[in-house]
Amino acid sequence: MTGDRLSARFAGRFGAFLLDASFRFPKSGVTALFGPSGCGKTSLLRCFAGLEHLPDGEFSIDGEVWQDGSHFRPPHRREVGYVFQQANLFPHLTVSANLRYGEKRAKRDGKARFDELVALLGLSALLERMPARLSGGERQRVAIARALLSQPKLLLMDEPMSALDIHARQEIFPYLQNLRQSLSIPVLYVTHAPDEVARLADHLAVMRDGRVIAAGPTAETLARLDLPMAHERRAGIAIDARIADIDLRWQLALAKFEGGALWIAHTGRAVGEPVRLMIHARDVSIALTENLNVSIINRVPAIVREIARGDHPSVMIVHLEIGSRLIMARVTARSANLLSLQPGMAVYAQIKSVAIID
Ligand SMILES: Nc1ncnc2c1ncn2[C@@H]1O[C@H](COP(=O)(O)OP(=O)(O)OP(=O)(O)O)[C@@H](O)[C@H]1O
Repeated sequence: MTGDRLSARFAGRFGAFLLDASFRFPKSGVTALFGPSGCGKTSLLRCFAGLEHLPDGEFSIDGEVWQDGSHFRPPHRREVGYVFQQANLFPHLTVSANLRYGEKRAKRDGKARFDELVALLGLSALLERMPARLSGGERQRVAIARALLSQPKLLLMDEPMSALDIHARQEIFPYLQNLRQSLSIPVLYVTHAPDEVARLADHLAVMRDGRVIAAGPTAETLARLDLPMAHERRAGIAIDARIADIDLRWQLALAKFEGGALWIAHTGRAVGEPVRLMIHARDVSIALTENLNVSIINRVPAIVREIARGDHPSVMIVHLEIGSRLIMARVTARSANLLSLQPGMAVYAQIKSVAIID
């Protein structure tokens, strides 16, 4: 463990499957563990919780050794919160009693946090309900609050949205985004949904075949052309910006970041408020000069940084630098050739659509 990072390593076999995962992640904020089905994400979480004991492992947190060559702290002695795909609430207890159960597990006095977490996860109107009368999204919000009331040093979330339908997912996102901003502990969040990574994760660890093949800040890691995510159809990059100006006549807001700015739809945010944007590679095209005869309003000067083959021979993925940020453009190999795109070239990025994700 050094500075503001934690480091973890777990290696060993689960039957025929070999886990050999080693990575570092920030002491606070959400780290997404992202990878295809069967790559070992759940097995890795279970190692953190102490539910699996691989012979070769090292993890310490807050001055406590949870595992090393000579120690193994059993699960009940690890202050860890675990949220599963399905909220496993006690069916015979009200929401309030389920939450109080979590609170009782806290080693420190958790009373102060009850009201705060109930407010943060929007549970005040649900406290007297039985779990059977909650929607899937509401159940998950209760499960998250219950896990946090035990005052964990580490929160593990295993695909908490995967059992929810699209409406419930949309409903729960804002709560998770609020949580992300207010938690001071590390969260390991397992997912194979790229939109969850872009919306919720500050940090990203990419898994393949039992190994962590890359780990780093989300935007940088999502953009890495040597990793498969950059080549997916839905590939995109999230940018944290702040509202700098509002054009009431056209109902637009100018979102500024270091060295650049983009117009987005005005959604009521005031000047100075933060906003997280998503730019999909498929919505970005490249022009050699500023083209004033197009309907696209975001035409911004950019520098070509890197060009790589896409997931099909007809496609190229181009990294463009706008100010201090990288975005990706998905263009045809033919256009890349026609425009003679080369690293270092000054071009214009034409961004057809910018999604507001937080
Ligand atoms: N106790 C076990 N004994 C044998 N094999 C196991 C055991 N636990 C996990 N595995 C295998 O290890 C591999 C990784 O499983 P794991 O559930 O960790 O993957 P995952 O990335 O979480 O997948 P998913 O996204 O589908 O949940 C799988 O092939 C699984 O069958």
